[in-house]
Amino acid sequence: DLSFNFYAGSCPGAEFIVRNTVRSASTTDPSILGKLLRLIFHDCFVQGCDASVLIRGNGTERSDPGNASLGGFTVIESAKNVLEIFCPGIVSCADILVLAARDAVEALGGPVVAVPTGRRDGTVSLAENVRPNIIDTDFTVDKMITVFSSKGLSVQDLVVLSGAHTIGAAHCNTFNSRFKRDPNGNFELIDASLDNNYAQTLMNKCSSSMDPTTTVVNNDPETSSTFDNQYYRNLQAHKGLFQTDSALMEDERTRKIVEILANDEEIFFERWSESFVKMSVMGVRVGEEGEIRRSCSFVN
Ligand code: HEM
Ligand SMILES: [Ca+2]
Ligand SMILES: [Ca+2]
Repeated sequence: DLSFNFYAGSCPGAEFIVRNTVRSASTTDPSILGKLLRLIFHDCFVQGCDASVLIRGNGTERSDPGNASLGGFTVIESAKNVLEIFCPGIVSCADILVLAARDAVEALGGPVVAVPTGRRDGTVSLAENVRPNIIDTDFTVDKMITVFSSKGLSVQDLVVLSGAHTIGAAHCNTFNSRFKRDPNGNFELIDASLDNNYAQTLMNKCSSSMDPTTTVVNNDPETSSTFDNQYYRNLQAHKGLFQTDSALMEDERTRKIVEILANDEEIFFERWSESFVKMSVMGVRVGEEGEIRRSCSFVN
């Protein structure tokens, strides 16, 4: 089973080594922190938190277009390399992923979350499992709730975990259908749930001369490098970047929770810790199940 400090006897430095690897990678490339947090969402929602998202090769999750903009793989791999020197064959890639996401939040001023460890690595990774399990930006609140509840996650978990969008960045093609430039070159708002001025700013940042699949914009226009509750205040100001962010304000069930989190960062941090742990233990393999991968990119 999972337990807190699972590696205390077998690899006492495990959590420290992951934390150090995340810290030093982020000093050279701060954008790594958002990528590490997103990675755990895409791992845990597809086949549980089993590091299936890391496997390279034809037809794996990583090869699916829905996962094309994921990053942070090299950080996980380099933590693994250090761990294989100190404790060969002991620490799973699934645990490294969870620990790295936890550490990314802490590095940006968010809560320090104690997470249980002892996950084993899965041996299956299929591209076809990505799209049915990952939420797309055109989903309704109903559809999001359905996906979350199929994973044992509540409406509150949906709103709280969406708070991850308080950090990081997104490519223009994930939100630029919410506005457009008319034939005269003038701005036109398509999605009325988006603030007009904010939408114009976004349109200018995503100008047609730039490739929408490479240009990125901050998820949180106010404090993109701080893990805080600003995301919820942005939602109240109609500055949610994705349609799915704005949608949380349109539905009574989710709006009530947004209001609470927008008003009190301490409550957000407490709820975040609970929801993050809940997500991080979804569908885990334990005991003799799965394996401890030698390289996070390939099954043994
Ligand atoms: C609820 C449904 C969700 C939707 C529709 C969604 C959608 C997206 C999209 C489209 C992006 C931009 C990707 C890109 O263009 O590179 C993004 C970024 C991000 N998402 Fe989500 N997401 C959701 C939930 C979550 C959850 C649960 C987490 C983690 C707990 C998360 C963490 C992140 C982070 C940290 C980024 C920034 C990545 C970076 O900086 O590279 N998201 N999300
Ligand atoms: Ca997985
Ligand atoms: Ca923020």
